[in-house]
Amino acid sequence: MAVNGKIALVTGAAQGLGRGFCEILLKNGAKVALLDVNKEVGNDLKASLDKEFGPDHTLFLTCDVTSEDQLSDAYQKTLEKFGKIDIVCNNAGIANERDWEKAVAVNLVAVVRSTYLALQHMKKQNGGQGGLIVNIASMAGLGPLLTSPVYTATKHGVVGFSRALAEASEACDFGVRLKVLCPTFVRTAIISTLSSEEYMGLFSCLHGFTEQMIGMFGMLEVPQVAEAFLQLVVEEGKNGSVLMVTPEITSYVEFPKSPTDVLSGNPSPSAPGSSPQ
Ligand SMILES: NC(=O)c1ccc[n+]([C@@H]2O[C@H](COP(=O)([O-])OP(=O)(O)OC[C@H]3O[C@@H](n4cnc5c(N)ncnc54)[C@H](O)[C@@H]3O)[C@@H](O)[C@H]2O)c1
Ligand SMILES: CCCCC[C@H](O)CC\C=C/C=C/C=C/[C@@H](O)[C@@H](O)CCCC(=O)O
Repeated sequence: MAVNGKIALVTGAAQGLGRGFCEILLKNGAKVALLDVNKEVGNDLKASLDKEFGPDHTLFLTCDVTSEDQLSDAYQKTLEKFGKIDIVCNNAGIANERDWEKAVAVNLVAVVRSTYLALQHMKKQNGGQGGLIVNIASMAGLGPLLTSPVYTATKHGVVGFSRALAEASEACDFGVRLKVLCPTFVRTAIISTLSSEEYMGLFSCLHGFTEQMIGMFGMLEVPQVAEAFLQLVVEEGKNGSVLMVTPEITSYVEFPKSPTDVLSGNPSPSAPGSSPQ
């Protein structure tokens, strides 16, 4: 999808990866609705972007994505301001193994809710022009991050949900594509939670493993991930694709065609009478 002239909505836009995604979209000619729960940082970003891109290219909306009303209202205000939404990036996310229900609410429930709101406004059956939804997962959406079991669950959920909905959208001819971004560690504020007792709960004793994992999988800078995000946005087709980003390589993930393809080489026979006729 060409970015120039498009309207994007980004959650968790005030800092970190969300800010990087907004800036690269603006540099490529899009207008962006910036949604974030952090009003102060969000307003500071809006002021900074106004200086660089002009006041009419962005709209900052204070929005807690875990609030159905606030999220729905933010979509409505975006449509009132810009008239349409072509691209949605569900980026807002946290790490909190102590308050794991909050992590599930932000990282998964809100991503599902925002994806469905995007679909409601984009799909052709509702008079929409179609569009693209990019959900931000993580490498922890492709394999277990032992320090963060619930974070891992939410990111696996984002990958699975997005891939299934991409197939459903194609089958229903909604005209909406879905893609997933899976970066390894990125130098943002969330990294500090990895060694914080307050957030890591039961697993703060494992912070030594975090250093090992960072050593194993690398640490990216926000602009590197923003470039990968732009690649996902501009590449036509590839509905349901999952892009992994590491310091060494940015590559699409190949999933097995069927879950049974992952069976080990010597599966035990099924219980008697249970094998398919
Ligand atoms: N930093 C990494 O190592 C890394 C790697 C892979 C994936 N990710 C994912 O990237 C996304 C962005 O993370 P980041 O590293 O930029 O973190 P960050 O903490 O720097 O930024 C997260 C942003 O989301 C906002 N946010 C948090 N809860 C919110 C809520 N309820 N409603 C609205 N906004 C909310 C925060 O205010 C903040 O601006 C997350 O989904 C994260 O899981 C991060
Ligand atoms: C938890 C909050 C901090 C954000 C974390 C980011 O989302 C980035 C996660 C980055 C990497 C995750 C790697 C997961 C690896 C596991 O799947 C496993 O493969 C590691 C096995 C290591 C080994 O070979 O021993």
